[in-house]
Order: sequence, then structure tokens, then C-alpha cells
Amino acid sequence: MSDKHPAKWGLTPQEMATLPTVFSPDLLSGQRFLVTGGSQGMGKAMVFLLARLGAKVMICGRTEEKLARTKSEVKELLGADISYRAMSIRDTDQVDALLDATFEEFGGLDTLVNNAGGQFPQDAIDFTRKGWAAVIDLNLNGTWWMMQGAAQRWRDRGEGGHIVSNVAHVERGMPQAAHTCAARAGVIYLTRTVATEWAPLGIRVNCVAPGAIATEGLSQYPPEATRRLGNVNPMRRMGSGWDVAEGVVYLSAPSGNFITGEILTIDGGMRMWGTVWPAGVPEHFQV
Ligand SMILES: CCC/C=C/C(=O)SCCNC(=O)CCNC(=O)[C@H](O)C(C)(C)COP(=O)([O-])OP(=O)([O-])OC[C@H]1O[C@@H](n2cnc3c(N)ncnc32)[C@H](O)[C@@H]1OP(=O)([O-])[O-]
Ligand SMILES: NC(=O)C1=CN([C@@H]2O[C@H](COP(=O)(O)OP(=O)(O)OC[C@H]3O[C@@H](n4cnc5c(N)ncnc54)[C@H](OP(=O)(O)O)[C@@H]3O)[C@@H](O)[C@H]2O)C=CC1
Repeated sequence: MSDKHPAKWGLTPQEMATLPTVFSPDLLSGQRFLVTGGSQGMGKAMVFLLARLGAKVMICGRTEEKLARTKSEVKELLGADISYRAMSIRDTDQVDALLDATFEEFGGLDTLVNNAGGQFPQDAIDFTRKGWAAVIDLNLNGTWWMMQGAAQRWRDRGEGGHIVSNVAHVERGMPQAAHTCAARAGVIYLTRTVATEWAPLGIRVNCVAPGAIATEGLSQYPPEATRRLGNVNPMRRMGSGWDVAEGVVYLSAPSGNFITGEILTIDGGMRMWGTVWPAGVPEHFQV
């Protein structure tokens, strides 16, 4: 298990179109979703599942080509139309434009999924200021601009909504990813805070916290690190984007109506046992 290293990470569109789901096909009929980073990885699995359950979906990402490909795959395999907009969540003007376009096209929004994010593996002691700022800006600031912008629009329209942010399992820290650990901890505590502030507005706010999940995003990690990823939790296998997508649906559908301020951990038990070491295990920790 531990030395599994596929040539290509992630689920195929055909798998996402046919994987079994516990949810009924019309569960999200008429529900409107915005998924940031919906063009690959976990975000794309969410898009396929949401579309299969009848939701209207808007996605965004920086690369138009990947967004257009996802749209055409969803159309071809599911017969569903999704919308997209190329943008960066780090740019506040682009965040406003995306939210305005989504509310206008769909006549409102029911769930915002903050999934876009990422980082590079490095020892914290070597972070440059630019590298630190990039990871904080993407994962903490970008996520916050999306959260606040959606909540302001819901408040102004007198409507409620739901926010679910894809963070990471960070309870025991994240060696070689301290920047993203700090940013994700920030999102978790923003979630726990505004879940109370925004409850009177009818806005629920939650997170999903994945462990090691097989997605295209892992291709930017060194093989000596990714080879170990199937061995960093008690189940001794990686999760898939589908596992996380089903968690997002559980929180967003009526099953989540009384859930707010929650962090749903989807990690095969990694919070109890296993360490990722995304840049490779340092000599001191080798056993
Ligand atoms: C933890 C394991 C489990 C998790 C797995 C996943 O999340 S899988 C999902 C994984 N998916 C993703 O992560 C997807 C999204 N991630 C990204 O787009 C990038 O990782 C980003 C967040 C750094 C933004 O990048 P950008 O270019 O748009 O941003 P920018 O131009 O503002 O700042 C760039 C600066 O960042 C620095 N720097 C960058 N790389 C390295 C490095 N290898 N080494 C060292 N430093 C590095 C460097 O300072 C660089 O400046 P320079 O030296 O060029 O002047
Ligand atoms: N895979 C894993 O094991 C784990 C992943 N995570 C986190 O979960 C989330 C999803 O992970 P995963 O599916 O693996 O990631 P991927 O790298 O496969 O996908 C990331 C998505 O986010 C988009 N994106 C990146 N930067 C921006 C930006 N500035 N603005 C808008 N969109 C952006 C990407 O598109 P584009 O590049 O075109 O912008 C892409 O669609 C990320 O936050 C990740 O860090 C957390 C724990 C574990």
C-alpha cells in the first residue's frame, strides 16, 4: 500500500459520473452552488456529485482551459449545464465580480463551497516572505473574501445561506506545511466565530477537513513524499475526492440543517495516527 504511486492522480470524469452515492438523485434539485477550484481534484468531484443530484453549479479557477474542459465533461457525461468564470480568489475585485455574476445568473445562491487552495511543501525556517504571503493570501484571505462577500449579499437580500470551506486536518500541526496550517487554522476559527455572528442571518458555516486525498494536485509533490501518502492514517490508504464531495453534500443538504460551526474531518483517522511529511521524512524522524 505504502509504495503506491499512480502515473496520474485523481478520479476520471467517467468514474465521477458513475461512482455510487448514498444520496437520492433529486436531493439538491433547484439548489444553487458556487464551488471555488471546481476544475480539478476534490472540487471537480463535488461538481459532478452536485450536478448528479440536480443542483445548479458555478465553478471558478485561474485556468480557463480546465474550467471549460470540466463544463464540457459534465455536459457530455451527465447532460447537465454548469457555469464557470476564470478568476483568482486572491483578487477582491474578481471575487466581487464572481459573486455578483453568480447571484445574478442563478437569482441567488444557496451554498458557497470554498475549495480553492493549496501550498508548496517546505521547512518553515526556510519560508521566504513572498512564499509565506502567497499561501496566506490564497488560503486565508481568499477564502475570507469569498465568505464575507457571500454573507453580505445574503444579508442585503434578506436571505440565508450555507458556507462550507475545504481546509485540512491540522489538529497536530502540519510539518513542512506550516504556512497552510496557519491559514487553515484561521479559516477554522473564522468558521467557529461567524457561525455564531451569522446565525441570526440564517447563514450556516462549516468546514470539511481532509487528510491525504488522491487528486491531481498531488502531482506537484515529490514522489518520495507522495509514495508514502497511502500510509499516513490507520486505514493505510488514501481517500478520494468522492469521499470529500459526499461530506460536502451531507452538510449542505437538509441533513445539515442543524449543523453549524462544525469541522467534518474526512481523513481515515489521520488525526490520531500518521504524519504526511510532504517534502519527505527528515532523518531525525526516520525509524
Ligand atoms: C500537505 C499535504 C496535503 C495537502 C495536499 C494538497 O493541498 S494538494 C493541492 C495542491 N494544490 C495547490 O497547491 C494549488 C494551488 N497552489 C499554488 O498556486 C501555489 O502553491 C501558491 C499557493 C504558492 C501560489 O503560487 P503563485 O505562483 O500563484 O503565487 P505568487 O506568485 O504570489 O507566489 C509565488 C511564491 O511562492 C513561493 N513558492 C512557490 N512554490 C514554491 C516551492 N515549491 N518552494 C518554495 N517556495 C515556493 C515562492 O516564494 C514564489 O515566488 P518566486 O520564488 O516565484 O518569486
Ligand atoms: N489533496 C489533498 O490530500 C489535500 C488537499 N487539501 C486542500 O483541499 C483543497 C482541494 O485540494 P485538491 O483537490 O487536492 O487541489 P487541486 O490542486 O487538485 O485543485 C485546486 C483547485 O483550486 C483552483 N485554484 C488554485 N488557486 C486558485 C485561486 N487563486 N483562485 C481560484 N482558484 C484557484 C485550481 O485551479 P487553477 O489552478 O486553474 O486556479 C484547482 O481547480 C485545497 O485547498 C487543498 O489544499 C487539504 C488536505 C489534503
